[in-house]
Amino acid sequence: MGIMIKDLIESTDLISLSSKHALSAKADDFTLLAEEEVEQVTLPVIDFSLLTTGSTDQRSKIIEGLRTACLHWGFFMVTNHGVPEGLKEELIKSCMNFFDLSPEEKSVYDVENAVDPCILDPILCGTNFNPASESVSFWRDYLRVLVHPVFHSPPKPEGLSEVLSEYSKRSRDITKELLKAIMEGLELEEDDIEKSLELKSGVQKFSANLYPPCPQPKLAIGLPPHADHGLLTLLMQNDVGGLQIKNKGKWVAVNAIPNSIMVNIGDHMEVLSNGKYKTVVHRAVVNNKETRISLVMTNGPPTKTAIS
Ligand SMILES: O=C(O)CCC(=O)C(=O)O
Ligand SMILES: [Fe+2]
Repeated sequence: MGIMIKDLIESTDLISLSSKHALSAKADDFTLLAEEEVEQVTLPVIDFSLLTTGSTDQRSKIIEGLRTACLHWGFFMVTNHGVPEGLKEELIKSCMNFFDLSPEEKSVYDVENAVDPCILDPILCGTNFNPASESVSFWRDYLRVLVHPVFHSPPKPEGLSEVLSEYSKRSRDITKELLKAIMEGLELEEDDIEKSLELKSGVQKFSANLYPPCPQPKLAIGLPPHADHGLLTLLMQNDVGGLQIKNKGKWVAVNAIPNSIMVNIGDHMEVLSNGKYKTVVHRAVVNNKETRISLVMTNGPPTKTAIS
């Protein structure tokens, strides 16, 4: 089993990062965080309830809001989405309980034993931390689960499967409504809308990302810069910030409204919109005080290979 950061912290008295965890000038992909001033921004806010139960006029305004948000940010915050706060809290608690399982229990899903981490293994856990490697590693443990079209879940901890299944359903419905509205804003043909909405058989992957407190947060990164595959990604977090996005060439830190869902455009949506809406590069930074957890649901088109 690769040692997960959480287990490492609990077994040692970690005060400073080893050269393996510290970002160094050798890692040319990354700007040294210590030298960066990152501005806090509030993303455009989309009131989801107006899409589904608002008047025609209200709905049009939200569609226009989505259009502007997708054009200028590729990221927005969804409020009044109907996911009960209690469900989110339960899911956070269950995921925390998963990370609290013993290394032996987690090793069943260890990414290092995976046949093909991209396709074949429906449940994986791991970390970016690699003590054997000379290269830079990152401050994140994760659990990744394929939840649609076939639902999977680790049987332990108790309760995870139920809340994950419930959130998977709800987030699929939200994604569908958002996609419909985004497509309407793009004035796409009915046919294209139908195709993109094939969420019935679409691939939905859930990730829980755990970012334990890091003794030297400026010398580490939680999750390196990347863009998401798929159409739309939905992200909820505990109340600890850390998400940063690249907007007009500059990194900005996202100031989340509590209980909102952050949504971003993925690569597939960029293709579907003929390049009008761009996929967005983002990353997660860490802090030295509090554990952060993010719950991420990616929603992609159907792929035959992933269904097996
Ligand atoms: O934890 C975050 O804020 C970002 C997570 C993320 O980008 C991902 O899992 O793809
Ligand atoms: Fe991401």
